[in-house]
Amino acid sequence: MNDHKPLRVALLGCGVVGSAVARRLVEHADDLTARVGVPLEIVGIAVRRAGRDRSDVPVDPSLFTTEAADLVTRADIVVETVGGIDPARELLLSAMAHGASVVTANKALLAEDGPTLYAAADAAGVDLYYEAAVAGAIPLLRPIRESLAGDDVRKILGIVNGTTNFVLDKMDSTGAGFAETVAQAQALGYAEADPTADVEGFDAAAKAAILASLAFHTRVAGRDVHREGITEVTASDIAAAKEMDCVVKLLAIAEKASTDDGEGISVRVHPVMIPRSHPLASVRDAFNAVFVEASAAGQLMFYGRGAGGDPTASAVLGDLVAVARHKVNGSRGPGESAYADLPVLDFGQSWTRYHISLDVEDRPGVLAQVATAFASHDVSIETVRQRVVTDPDSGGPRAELVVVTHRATEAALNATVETLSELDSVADVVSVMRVEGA
Ligand SMILES: NC(=O)C1=CN([C@@H]2O[C@H](COP(=O)(O)OP(=O)(O)OC[C@H]3O[C@@H](n4cnc5c(N)ncnc54)[C@H](O)[C@@H]3O)[C@@H](O)[C@H]2O)C=CC1
Ligand SMILES: N[C@@H](CC=O)C(=O)O
Ligand code: NA
Repeated sequence: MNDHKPLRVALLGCGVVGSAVARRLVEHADDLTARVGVPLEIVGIAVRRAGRDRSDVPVDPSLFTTEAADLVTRADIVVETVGGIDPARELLLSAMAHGASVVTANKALLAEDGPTLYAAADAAGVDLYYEAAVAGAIPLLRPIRESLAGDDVRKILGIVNGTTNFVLDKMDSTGAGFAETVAQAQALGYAEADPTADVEGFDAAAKAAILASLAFHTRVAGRDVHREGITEVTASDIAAAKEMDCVVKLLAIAEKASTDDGEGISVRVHPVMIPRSHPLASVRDAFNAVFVEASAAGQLMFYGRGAGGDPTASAVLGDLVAVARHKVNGSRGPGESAYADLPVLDFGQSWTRYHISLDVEDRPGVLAQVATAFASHDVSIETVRQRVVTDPDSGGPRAELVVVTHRATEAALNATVETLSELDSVADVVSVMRVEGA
């Protein structure tokens, strides 16, 4: 490649992330040129609507276009920050077919159809980079994909959604309400265009799928991930966690597990209780943190801003420099690695500890019945706490029982809950929360 010929960069989308990328591309142009070896020239910014005031983005206004399909055919590198599946997918496939390398922040698309994108990148001999798609600014995917390529990753455990961490943190620390904190997260640019993707766990599930695919050299899609969001987390769950000196966090968990049929992987996203002394408990606001455990490296921890325009732009621009360097020297980064092809285990086979709150009668023999229900499904009890309360209807005594178990499978726990619900002495299984990190 001619040393002085600029690389043509097309930006798709100019929202929270896209506008931050454009601004930094312009403001740091000289440094970026020095790092890449040639200038990065913005040849267009695809937007959905023409004519909006975009004076916060310091580029020639004639660069804004609504013709994304045309723009991607005349670029060396396409940076996608539109989000969603289509038209992002068609645009990126077309970009690659026309020889452009791609940088994207779009976890939803990668978790939906990553293999198609990888195949297109291979066919065209171009790069597909997406560091921003998981845990925003935190360098996480490249360490897993490259630095740990010689190790055996066993487990990933992390807070990968800034919006839900922000909401849970505010509910825990200030007692703020759910809707009000979601609105704040939207205003701060953390939430997805539709915040349901955050609060229902879809965003974290997409990220868990991407992490598991890279870590375990296996194709995992968002739809393979067991997903529960935070909409069912109540103020009393948070209070119960506080009583145990724990906090509630939405975690993405991906781990290798042995079964009778051999090795498989468990990938799941759900709220958990973790002790306040655990490093993940002190992850506040919209920050993310991810533990990676590998057989030789041991435990690694990655921490930083997982959402927001500038932090995400940092990861996008890091990828942009990487793929631009490859264009300059005629090389490519790593493609898809899915050779291990491990089975994704049923959620019922996943294995953790549980905190169960029960509303029971306060009379002799009840504790024994409850203990028998656990034992009948081979779920071992670690602690039991009982508090006598007054029944608001009868004025008589009732008991709140809190049982914490040792590790058991989801299937065994569900069967236990079913048996408990059938006991006359158990008025209600008030809540079941998984416990990690203790
Ligand atoms: N906001 C954040 O903290 C993070 C966002 N991401 C990802 O980055 C991507 C963008 O997110 P945000 O910037 O937050 O969203 P946003 O909603 O602020 O920006 C998306 C922009 O794309 C535009 N757009 C939609 N359809 C278009 C089309 N067909 N052609 C051109 N433009 C179109 C929209 O008008 C909007 O301005 C998403 O994939 C998101 O998941 C990733 C990490 C963090
Ligand atoms: N909506 C996401 C943005 C980053 O991926 C989040 O809240 O983490
Ligand atoms: Na990242």
